[in-house]
Amino acid sequence: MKETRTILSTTNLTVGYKDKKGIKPVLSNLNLSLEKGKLTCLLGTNGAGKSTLMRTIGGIQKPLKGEVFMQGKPIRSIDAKSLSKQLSLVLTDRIAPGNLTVYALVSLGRFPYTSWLGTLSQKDKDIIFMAMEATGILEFANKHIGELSDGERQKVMIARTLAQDTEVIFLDEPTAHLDLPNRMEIFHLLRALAVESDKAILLTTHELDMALANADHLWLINQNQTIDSGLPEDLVLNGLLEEAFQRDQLQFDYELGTFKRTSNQSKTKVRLEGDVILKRWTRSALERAGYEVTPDTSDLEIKISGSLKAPLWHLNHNDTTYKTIQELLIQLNNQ
Ligand SMILES: Nc1ncnc2c1ncn2[C@@H]1O[C@H](COP(=O)(O)OP(=O)(O)OP(=O)(O)O)[C@@H](O)[C@H]1O
Repeated sequence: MKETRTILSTTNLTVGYKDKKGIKPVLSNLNLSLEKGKLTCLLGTNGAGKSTLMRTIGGIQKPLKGEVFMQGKPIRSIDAKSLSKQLSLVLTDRIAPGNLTVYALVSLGRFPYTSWLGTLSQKDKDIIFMAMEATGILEFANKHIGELSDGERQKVMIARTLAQDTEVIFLDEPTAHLDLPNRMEIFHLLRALAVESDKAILLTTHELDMALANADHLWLINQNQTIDSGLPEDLVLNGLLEEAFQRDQLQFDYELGTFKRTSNQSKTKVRLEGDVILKRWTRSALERAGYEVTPDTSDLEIKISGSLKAPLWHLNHNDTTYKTIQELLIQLNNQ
């Protein structure tokens, strides 16, 4: 029999809030499964319910309806200590105490495994060291959390989760305060951890490009307060990604893999010919300047020649060649 890769699942799950005024469902009828060895990204607009869902399947918020299963067992039936050996959760709204050192905070990840005295064994210490090494925070092991930048603190929180060494890891916006190289590093690290250590990692993010490039699987919150799940590329090609973020004057560019603003104003059409990369960046500048790039024959045509490092743009209107896109745009604006 084929081994099931699902480690966490939900059946008819509805998540949301309840108060004196009544019930407020945020996401309904969710039948999801999270697989081992995969990095899953949870995407959705602001307020769509990402944190609410993460808290609910992490066992710290009660579902309004339905059930969450961990290794086939209802999560509500698992005691807190056992659950903390199976699942770790990094929430952005949990601010780490500033007076702890980095090492002390990462060590807290070992709490499910230590005795009530909290004494760390050599194995605990080795795991703490590996978690700090993997996240690149060894150099500030003795600093206090309060002395760190937001990005550094983010890495410390991830290291604490790694030290907890659970099969399931949830992270709410783990790259929120990070610059581009660090964002790429964290996504790479989390994916490697999922694949190499066979963990199921779920993270929320607003970074569409990072999610599309790195996620094995997406959970995409749609406009019907439910979730579409699948391979990122499938959700792009079947239009569900565009639908989930649908707004007036916003359109998904299927070639560039990003959203762009549209307008109803009629635009001058222009046809581009030449190297794929040079066309891509020329198109980007032309569209920002209000032109519509078309594959059809057009009155206005630009031929791009030369090499990537020394490109040339040739404009059919005046039979002149330009060395930069800026020069080309100045000429087009003056026509
Ligand atoms: N404690 C609460 N009580 C009642 N409603 C809440 C509570 N917390 C959040 N909500 C509401 O639940 C909905 C989902 O919120 P949630 O924080 O889960 O969204 P999110 O997708 O994580 O948003 P963001 O991308 O802005 O972080 C929102 O409408 C929000 O106003």
